[in-house]
Amino acid sequence: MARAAPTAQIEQVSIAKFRTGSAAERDAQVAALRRAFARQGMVSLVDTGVAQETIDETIAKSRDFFALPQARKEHFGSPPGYPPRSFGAITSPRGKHYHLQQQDEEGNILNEWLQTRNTSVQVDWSDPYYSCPEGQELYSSEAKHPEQQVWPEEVSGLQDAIATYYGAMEELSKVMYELFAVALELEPNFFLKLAQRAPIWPVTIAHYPPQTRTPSEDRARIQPHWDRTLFAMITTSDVGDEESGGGLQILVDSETGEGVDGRAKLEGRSVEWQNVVRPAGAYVVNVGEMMSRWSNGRMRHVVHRVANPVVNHTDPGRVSLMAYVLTDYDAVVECLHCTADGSEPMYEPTWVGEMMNWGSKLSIYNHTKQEMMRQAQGLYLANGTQTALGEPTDVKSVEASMMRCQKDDSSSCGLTASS
Ligand SMILES: O=C(O)CCC(=O)C(=O)O
Ligand SMILES: [Fe+2]
Repeated sequence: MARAAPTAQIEQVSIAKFRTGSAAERDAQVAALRRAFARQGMVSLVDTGVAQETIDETIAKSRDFFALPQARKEHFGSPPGYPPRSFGAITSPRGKHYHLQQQDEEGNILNEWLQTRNTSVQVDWSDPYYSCPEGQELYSSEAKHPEQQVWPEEVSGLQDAIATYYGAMEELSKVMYELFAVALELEPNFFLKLAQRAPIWPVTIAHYPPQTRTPSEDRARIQPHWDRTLFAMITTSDVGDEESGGGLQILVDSETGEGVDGRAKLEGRSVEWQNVVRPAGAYVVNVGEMMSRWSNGRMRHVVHRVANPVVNHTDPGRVSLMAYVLTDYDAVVECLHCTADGSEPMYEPTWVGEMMNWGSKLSIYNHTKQEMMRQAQGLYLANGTQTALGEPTDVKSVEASMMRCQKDDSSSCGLTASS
């Protein structure tokens, strides 16, 4: 797995310059963000104002949590009966849950998650936004799930560290909402106005242990995918993941550096995985499909993965802190500029809650159908193996078989879903 991959050229955006720089500096950050997301789908974010101690403390406490015995971690798993939603399951506004994400064929853990949503925003459970059936599926109340308020006493300070980190991400997300809105030539508070309630989005803490054997080809720390969210802000324990081969990579056209998916190979383009090298203290930000939909492709989501590292590499395993930012669940997601400029919408209108729903009417976000859609996009083969990115993938025929599948009992499709 540890072939040396080239390093991606990623634009840098300074939050300090956007917030307090001169007009020219502010414009330059907006232009860099717009250019990067039109072309490739990722930026690195510097001068964020997030204290390094806050990041370090969250990573240290998370490592202590992931070092607990497996049975103890699973004690904090999601109880049965949770609505099937993205991010594994729904977490109460000050809760968390553990999720075993990927193992090798011998049962060694490749990727495990602690999902957290530790916000201080108060939830008024009598407000229909929270109490209506849709709301109940995206917010689980403390009364219904008191176990989510119980944190492992062996890891003292975990809850506080995560609450502080979550607060820092809520603050940073507000600046990012504005930066994206300005880059899309919208009112600066366009996204912020749509994010007034207790957030439904998690900070997902991923742990990728060091590996002592090479997993089979079809298993990686995380397989090729793109995120469905508005945007993700990620920082990790390790700068220099490229040395272990076990860090974040994006899929690009090797000649132009443009972000692509598995279909590019079919168009005769040469594609390659490139390492994302994050400057110390920086974040990487990628947009998810929600932003592609809202911007009608002006900002594009990028296909990415975390490959397996060199066996017995000396790093202590990778921890990544991923804030998967969304707006409130009731926000409508549709092309923002199509009426004004007459361009053709690329996607059907939807809403945020629907995109987070594993039973979604949108095929790609339906648990049963997602694997088929990924195959159609050249990301997986039928057996779940990662494609060689040269495999002929007939998108139309996969879509047609999905239509057939939809008419039948979906359980007969026999596909297992991934993350
Ligand atoms: O750990 C990382 O750097 C990214 C993982 C990722 O892309 C995901 O879990 O969505
Ligand atoms: Fe991702």
